[in-house]
Amino acid sequence: MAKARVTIDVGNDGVAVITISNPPVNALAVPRLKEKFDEAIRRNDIRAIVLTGDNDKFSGGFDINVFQKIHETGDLSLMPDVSVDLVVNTIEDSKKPIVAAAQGLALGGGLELTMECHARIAAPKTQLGLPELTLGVIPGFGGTQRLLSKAIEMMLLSKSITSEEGKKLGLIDAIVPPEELLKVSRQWALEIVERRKPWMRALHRTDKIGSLSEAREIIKQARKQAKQTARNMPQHQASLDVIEEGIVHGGCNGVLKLVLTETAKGLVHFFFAQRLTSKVPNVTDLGLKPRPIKKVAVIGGGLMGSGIATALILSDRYVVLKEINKEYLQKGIKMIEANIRGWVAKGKLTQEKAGAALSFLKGVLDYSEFKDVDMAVIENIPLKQKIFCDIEKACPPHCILATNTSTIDLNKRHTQDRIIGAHFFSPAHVMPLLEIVQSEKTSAQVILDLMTVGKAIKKVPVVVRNCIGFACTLLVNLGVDLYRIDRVITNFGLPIGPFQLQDLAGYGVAVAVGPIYDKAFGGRVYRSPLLQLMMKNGRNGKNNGKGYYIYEKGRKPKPDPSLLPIIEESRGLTNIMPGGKPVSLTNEEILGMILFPVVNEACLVIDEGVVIRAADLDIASVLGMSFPSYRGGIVFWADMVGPKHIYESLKKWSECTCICIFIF
Ligand SMILES: C[C@H](O)CC(=O)SCCNC(=O)CCNC(=O)[C@H](O)C(C)(C)COP(=O)(O)OP(=O)(O)OC[C@H]1O[C@@H](n2cnc3c(N)ncnc32)[C@H](O)[C@@H]1OP(=O)(O)O
Repeated sequence: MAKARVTIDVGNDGVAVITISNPPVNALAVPRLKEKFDEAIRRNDIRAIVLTGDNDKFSGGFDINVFQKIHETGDLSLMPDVSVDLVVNTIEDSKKPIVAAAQGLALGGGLELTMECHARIAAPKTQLGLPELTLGVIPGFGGTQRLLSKAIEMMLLSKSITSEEGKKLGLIDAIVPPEELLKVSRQWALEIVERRKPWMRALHRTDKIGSLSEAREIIKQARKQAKQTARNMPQHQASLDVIEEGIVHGGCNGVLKLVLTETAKGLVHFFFAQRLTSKVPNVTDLGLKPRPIKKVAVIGGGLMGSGIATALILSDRYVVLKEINKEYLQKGIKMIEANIRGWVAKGKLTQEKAGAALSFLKGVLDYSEFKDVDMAVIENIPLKQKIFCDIEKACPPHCILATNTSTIDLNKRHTQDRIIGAHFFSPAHVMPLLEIVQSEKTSAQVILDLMTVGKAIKKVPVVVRNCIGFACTLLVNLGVDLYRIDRVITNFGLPIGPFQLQDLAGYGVAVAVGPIYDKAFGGRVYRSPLLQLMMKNGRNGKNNGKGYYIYEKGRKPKPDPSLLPIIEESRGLTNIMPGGKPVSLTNEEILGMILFPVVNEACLVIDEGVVIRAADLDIASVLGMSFPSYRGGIVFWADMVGPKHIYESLKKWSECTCICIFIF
């Protein structure tokens, strides 16, 4: 890594400024960090030290590329020369005071480095965080023991705080404007030398948590919570072990012992796959500049349209919401207001920001407001073809025409280069995935513009070619208990099983997309009568409290024993149980029968060039299907399971059941 370097610059005041420089985020695979500290501590002309980062950033933490290399080679000796022994003992126990001057970001090992210093000065809005768990590892520089009880929350939730919040918590000593950061930090360091400011060694502070029993209680609660929320993630419990060890026995015991786990492999892959989505050949490599998208028309104020409008106004875009009559318009606006109120209730938005967001919204019944919009998004509504003709006339020539659907064929319907698919996932203001569906004619500029606006509204845009959506799977007609299927899937790490998901979505969606999937997947689709039977029996999922589960207010969904006759009828009609008897399957086989067909479809999608790269499907599966990120995404997981095993299993099952994909 030739570009990584550490410099030392000694001023007339006797303060040495050590600068970490490793673009783009000053990651900590920097050679000679310890040597520079040793030099500064040894030299007689140096009285104090300031540690900072180049290019307005302190550090994004340990170099994640190194984790990736270790995963590829299995060689742990690739870990560079930045370790607890080198950094902690050198910095924290230094005979000369060391002050961290942080701006931009101080994440992971970067934040931990600042904690080892004897004081911390930060620029406003510096991002402080311990995101290690999102990579399957734990903080490794002993920072957890230094970060008071706040560390537990920051670590387990991988939630960043600003330097302003850090100041309130006592993590930051002073906040100063960026242009004064170095000046104040040098001064501070000298004042420590002159005993005019305290010389604090964070590890030896006693005020970081209350009594030992209080600390143990905090950790106990955190363990309980992590057990529920992060069942398959060993790094959560491991990070708590490390904190406990540090608090109870003192010192620091943070080591990167989890680097080689499957979880870390999946999460590191996910990290890079997510960054790769912003590199689209023939789009992002052409030197184009994104155009500003300030005003957007949303046509259709249903569930999707109102969700999209919410996401846009929350990111300060003017939205013109168009409906066909007053009643529908009112409904749409009410939904948007409810979305915003929901965010306020959850503490994600202040009242003030909610008011500001709503001021960006205007409801309309005609096209007169469309003359200066930069983008028009059409919800999945009837008469789309006619609406396209209307808005082509009403919108200015530069306006992007986007349609939110997975089922419209852009190639067949339109040829203009400014038409594009913007496939949001419901609820659109919450779900992070934005599939950008390009047609053969969509221009690179339009794709880039939509990618940029997608990022601005906090989505992860993934560019795909024109294709029709995925299906879920079902094994019930073969005799498998449907609640067991849901359990297998949730134990694997998806938030809910396929049946509970159907209950939540309502059965209308599944019925509506059935024929579209039939057409798209041809012989690979299996149609079960179960859903129709459910509806015939007055069940419509969570909506009417009766689905595969029983829904009662304030209670967890309960399995419904009265479902059995419906299931029996469905099994009777399909008659696919071998010898009329339920099949006997292990949980692993159930999982495979549900997920391997999805892997199969993923391979076809890659083969047909619908996605640019396999890793994009990993991102889409995690952000759109809620596939667990710690398994790296559907394709990465399949590679771990082994293509041979998947192929042989699919072959065996298709020979005995003729089933590839189940649709219900
Ligand atoms: C011992 C320690 O306790 C262990 C650790 O420190 S583990 C590392 C902990 N740090 C992290 O998890 C930070 C991860 N990074 C991030 O969250 C975000 O990248 C960020 C907030 C720093 C910047 O976000 P953003 O401005 O949106 O830019 P983003 O596109 O994500 O990243 C910019 C580039 O920096 C790279 N990058 C970011 N953090 C990196 C890191 N820690 N190591 C190596 N590369 C990193 C990205 O891969 C990307 O590279 P690319 O341009 O070649 O694709």
